[in-house]
Amino acid sequence: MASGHLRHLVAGNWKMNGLKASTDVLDAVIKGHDAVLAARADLMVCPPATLLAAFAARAGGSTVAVGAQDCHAAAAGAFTGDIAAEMIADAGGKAVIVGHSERRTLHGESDADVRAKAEAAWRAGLFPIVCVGETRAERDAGHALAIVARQIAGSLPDSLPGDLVVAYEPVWAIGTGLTPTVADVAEMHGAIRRQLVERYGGAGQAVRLLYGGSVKPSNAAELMAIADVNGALVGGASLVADDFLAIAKACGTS
Ligand SMILES: O=C(CO)COP(=O)(O)O
Repeated sequence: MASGHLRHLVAGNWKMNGLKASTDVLDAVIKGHDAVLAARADLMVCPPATLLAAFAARAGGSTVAVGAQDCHAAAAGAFTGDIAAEMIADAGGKAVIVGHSERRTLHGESDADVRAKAEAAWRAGLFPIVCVGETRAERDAGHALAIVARQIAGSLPDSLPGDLVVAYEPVWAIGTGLTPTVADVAEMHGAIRRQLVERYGGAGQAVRLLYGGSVKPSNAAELMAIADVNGALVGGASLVADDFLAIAKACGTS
């Protein structure tokens, strides 16, 4: 389908990992994202909030973008410990992950919360990376497609005010070494694409659909070659520059 032309985006979600010394990893990623690799895939690193400004300054002028892992829906206010999308933009971030399953599960975020955060991202001039995905029990019960369709419906607004990235991350594949079959990923990404096109028309064709969950150098080529997989959201392997770069190299080769 027309989305075949979309450039791959490989985004690293560092989660709650990384200290100032981890700038080494960012430096190696910037160095490794040479012209050959940059032609294949866009790269983004999403460090913890403490490193956001330093990483954005370091990556400034390079081909590597920096993003955040979460934001509050409000632009400012009495929300102790939270970070506004405007602050992420001010720190030099270009994007923000919203609705990661760890936020949905551990912080009780609903689809409505995720949608409000996505809208905050656009308000601040960022693009959201909206995460969806079913649990093992939901897949075993045959409900994976319905669960993800419901999350997509509830986590996105009626019209798109800007760029959008959606990440399909089956909860049971995160940090486990398990991945769905190629056929299951293809079925899910095809269904998400159809839903986005039904809802947004042509703009739905331009949404990059990332796969996330135990993406490694060893399985990246197979996963990145699937129709309607337009990149990866990488957890553990993004903390090791060589692994992260190897995943990016697996893009656009088929
Ligand atoms: O949650 C993830 C990225 O957001 C995936 O994590 P892993 O790559 O460690 O499985």
